[in-house]
Amino acid sequence: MNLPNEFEEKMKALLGDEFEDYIKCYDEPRYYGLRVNTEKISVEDFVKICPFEITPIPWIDNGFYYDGEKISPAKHPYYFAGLYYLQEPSAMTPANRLPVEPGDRVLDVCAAPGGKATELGAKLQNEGVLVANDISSSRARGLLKNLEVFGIGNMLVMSEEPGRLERYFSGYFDKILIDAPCSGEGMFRKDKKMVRAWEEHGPEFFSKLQRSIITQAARMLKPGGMMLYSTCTFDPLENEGTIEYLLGEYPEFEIQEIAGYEGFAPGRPEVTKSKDPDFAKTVRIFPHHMKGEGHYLALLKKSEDAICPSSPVAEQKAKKIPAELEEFFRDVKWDLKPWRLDIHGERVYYMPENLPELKGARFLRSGLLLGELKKKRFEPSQALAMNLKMEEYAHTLNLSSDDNRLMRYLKGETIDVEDLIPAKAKGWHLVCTDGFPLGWGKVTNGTLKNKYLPGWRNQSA
Ligand SMILES: C[S@@+](CC[C@H](N)C(=O)[O-])C[C@H]1O[C@@H](n2cnc3c(N)ncnc32)[C@H](O)[C@@H]1O
Repeated sequence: MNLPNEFEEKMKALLGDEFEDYIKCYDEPRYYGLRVNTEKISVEDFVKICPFEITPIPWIDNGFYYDGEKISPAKHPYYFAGLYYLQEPSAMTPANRLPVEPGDRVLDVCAAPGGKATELGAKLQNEGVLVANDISSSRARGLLKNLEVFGIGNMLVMSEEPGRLERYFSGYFDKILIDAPCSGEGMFRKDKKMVRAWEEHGPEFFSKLQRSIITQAARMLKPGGMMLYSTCTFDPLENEGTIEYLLGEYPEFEIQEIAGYEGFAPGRPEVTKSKDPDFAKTVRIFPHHMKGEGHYLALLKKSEDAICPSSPVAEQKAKKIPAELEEFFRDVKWDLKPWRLDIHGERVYYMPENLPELKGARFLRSGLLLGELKKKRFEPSQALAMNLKMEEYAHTLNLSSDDNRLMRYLKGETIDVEDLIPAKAKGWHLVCTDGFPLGWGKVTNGTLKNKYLPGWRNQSA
C-alpha cells in the first residue's frame, strides 16, 4: 500500500523498532466486529441464539469478531430487531471505557452515524438522557435511525455546532464522549480513501477543530463529571496535543486511568510540552499490537470543586392524556407519566425527565416518538415498536427468525398470519422475531396489513 512519505516518517519516529511490524500489518485482512445491544438482550443469551459463528473480542465484554468475508449479519432479522451493531472492534473501545451508569445525563458531541451513541444509549438502560449530536444534519439522520433501531427512547438527537449546545447545557452532563473528527490515520488499512483525505486535510487542520470542540464540551460537563476524548488517528498533535491544550485552558481536568488490556499502548508524555507522566494513562491502539484498527483514547475527570455555571432543570407540566392515546395504551404495560408527554400537531413524544429549558433549540428528534393522533385514533410509531419489549404489548405476532414471512414483512408486504392468531383477532399487532419486536402490523381476516416504516423497508431481501 502506498502511504504518504510524511506519514511514514512520523510513524517511524513514533514507533522506532516496531515500525516494520506496523507496516507489515497492512498486508493482513481487516477485522469485522459485532456489538450486542445489552438494552435488548444479555450477552449470555445472545451467544445462545446467535445464528452464525462469533468469537469474543477480548477487551470488549459485549463485542465479538465475525468473518465478514463469509457472513452478512446485516441481512439477518436480528439486525432489524436491533440486537447488535456492526462496528470495527477498536471503535468499540471509547463508549465501552466511558463509565456510563443508568440515569446519567450523557452527551455524544460528534455522534453520527451512532457507532458509539448506540452503546451509550444501551448502557443507560432507558434511564437518564442521551443527547446525540452531529454537526452534519444528513449524517444525523442516519444517527437517529440507528438509535431508534436500537430501541433508545430517552434521547435528544441534534445537529448543532457544539458552541450552540452550550447555551442549553452548561455544566449539565455527567458524562461526555468526544469522538472527534480527525485525520483518520488509524483507518488507512480499513478504508483506502482515508489516505487521499489525509493528503487534503491533515493533522494541523483537524487539531484546530478538536481544540475548539473539546473546550466547548468541557464547559458542558458537571463538576465531578467524566469526559472521554477519542480519535482514529495516531498523530500526537491531534491526540496528546489536544488534551494538553484542554488542560492548559481548564486546569480543573485531570487525566484518568483507562481500564487496561494487554494490547493497549500507553500515550506519550515525551511528545507533549509539559512531559507530564499522566499522559501515559491515555491509550493508543496500534493494529500490530491487537486485532483492530488504530485509535487513541483519553479519559478525563472534571474536579468536584470546579466552579462552572449550570443550566437549571426546567419544569415539566402534567398534560391531559388524549383519549385516543389512552385507549391505545390500555394494551401497553407502561406506567405512562403525563408530564413526560409533548404533543406537536399530530405527533406525540415521550420526553426524558430533568431536561433544561430548550426553547429555540433545533432537534431531529426530542424524546421517543410514540406515534400520531389521527381522527379518533392513535397510530403507533416504528420507534415505539423498537422501544417496547414483546411482553409489554398485549397483541403480538411472534415469528421464528427462519420463517420466510419475516423477510417479506421487512420488505413491506402483506402476509398471511392465520396460523399464528386466534380466529377473531384484529387491529394493531406487534410483529416480533423470536421474542424481539420489529414493527407494527394491522390484522384483519387472518392477514397482516404491513405497517413497517416505509423508509426502513429492506430493499435487498
Ligand atoms: C469520527 S466521526 C464520529 C463517529 C461516531 N462517533 C460513531 O461512532 O459512529 C466524527 C463526526 O464528527 C462530526 N463533526 C465534524 N465537526 C464537528 C463539529 N464541529 N461538531 C460536531 N460534530 C462534528 C462529523 O460530521 C462526523 O460525523
